[in-house]
Amino acid sequence: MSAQEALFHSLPADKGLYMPTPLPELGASFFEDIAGQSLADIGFAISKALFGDEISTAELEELTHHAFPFDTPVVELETGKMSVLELFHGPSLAFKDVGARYMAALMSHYSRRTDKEVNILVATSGDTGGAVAMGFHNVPGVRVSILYPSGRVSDLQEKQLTTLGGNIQAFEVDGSFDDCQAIVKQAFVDADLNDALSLSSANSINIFRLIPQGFYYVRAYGQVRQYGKPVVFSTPSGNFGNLSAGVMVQQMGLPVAHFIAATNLNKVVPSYIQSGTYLPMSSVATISNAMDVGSPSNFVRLAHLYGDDHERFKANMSGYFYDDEQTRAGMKRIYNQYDYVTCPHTAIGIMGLEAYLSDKDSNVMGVALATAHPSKFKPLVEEVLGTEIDVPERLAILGNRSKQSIRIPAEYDAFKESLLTSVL
Ligand SMILES: N[C@@H](CCOP(=O)(O)O)C(=O)O
Repeated sequence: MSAQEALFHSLPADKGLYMPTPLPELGASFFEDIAGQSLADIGFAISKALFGDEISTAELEELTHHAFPFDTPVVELETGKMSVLELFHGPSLAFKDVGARYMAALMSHYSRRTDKEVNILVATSGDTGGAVAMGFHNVPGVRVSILYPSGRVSDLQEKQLTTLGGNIQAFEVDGSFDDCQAIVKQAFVDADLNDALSLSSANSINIFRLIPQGFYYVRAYGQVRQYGKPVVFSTPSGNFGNLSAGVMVQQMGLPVAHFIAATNLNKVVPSYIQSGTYLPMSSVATISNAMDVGSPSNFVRLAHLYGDDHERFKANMSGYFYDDEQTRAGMKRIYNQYDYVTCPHTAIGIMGLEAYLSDKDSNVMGVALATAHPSKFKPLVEEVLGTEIDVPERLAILGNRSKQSIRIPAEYDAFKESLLTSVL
């Protein structure tokens, strides 16, 4: 199918996930050539290689530049050894802005040619919701419904996804993120609902939410290659879209030596790497809530990328996991040792990287992905560090806005009825 169809369909009827076929082998020299460019130019070059025959060069260039007016800078913690890739300089202060803004730009491009309204469904454990709300707010022809687990996202995350109004509405679900994700997936295979509404997803099950997340690995590579060392990425993970995106660009030719899957106690992938058995679980609530995913959607993509071969998987990726006590201790130590303030997710990424450097290979350039700005978790960060932190203006102003959400039980029928009532 075309890129446009995969973008709007999001989830195939057989409940699988779309992948670019074949994944183009662009080679290391392609990536060496573009890695020093801006995020927007890198995004343009990769998009053109993937589906440049479907959109004119000028339009593709315009939409990638519209999507990425911000950068994803690398900040060094230890020169030539360890750094963080700051992915929180977009509007919602989380890495999800990259995927959400690219998808919104691409959908606007295609939606201009049709008068049918697209209904985007999205499940969030914290960060996707805010990024999608901001990325799609006021995009003509698009309505967004966000499902989030009641009481299991931070206050500011909740404000981001419940206060915009207009074409954005939030469903507060009495359940876990996995319940929200299951409801969304069921909606995509519900024939009646799909007859009534044109549904699309902005979660990483949508391949076009995930492809742009590969762009910042390339941008990071361009910022650390001067050390001439093999590059290793440590990615804090929940639904595993971020790691799948990294492995995809690696297989397209980006020189990456190894990946680290860093998780909280929702550790199904680190456990799989160790044992070879994949056992999804009920998610556990933690202080790194955006990673509270017990049945990660993208595990099948990762397994597929490694040819469903556990040995290949294990050779390319190591796994580490941390409980809340270790996460708190890590946030505090990272602050004292490097004078760097992290959110709990980023701390887990840095701890995973440190563990890899000491256990397995210290002669590499390690890059931990900093997935969210610490101020999204202000009360927790201030309590753990014992100091006040700054909140960027665009987040601080949300504090006074009042939340608007539709509260539902974690049941598909309740969601369906409520969605149809609110949309039709
Ligand atoms: N960690 C996510 C959960 C949804 O993941 P996605 O990458 O599939 O959108 C969140 O913060 O909502």
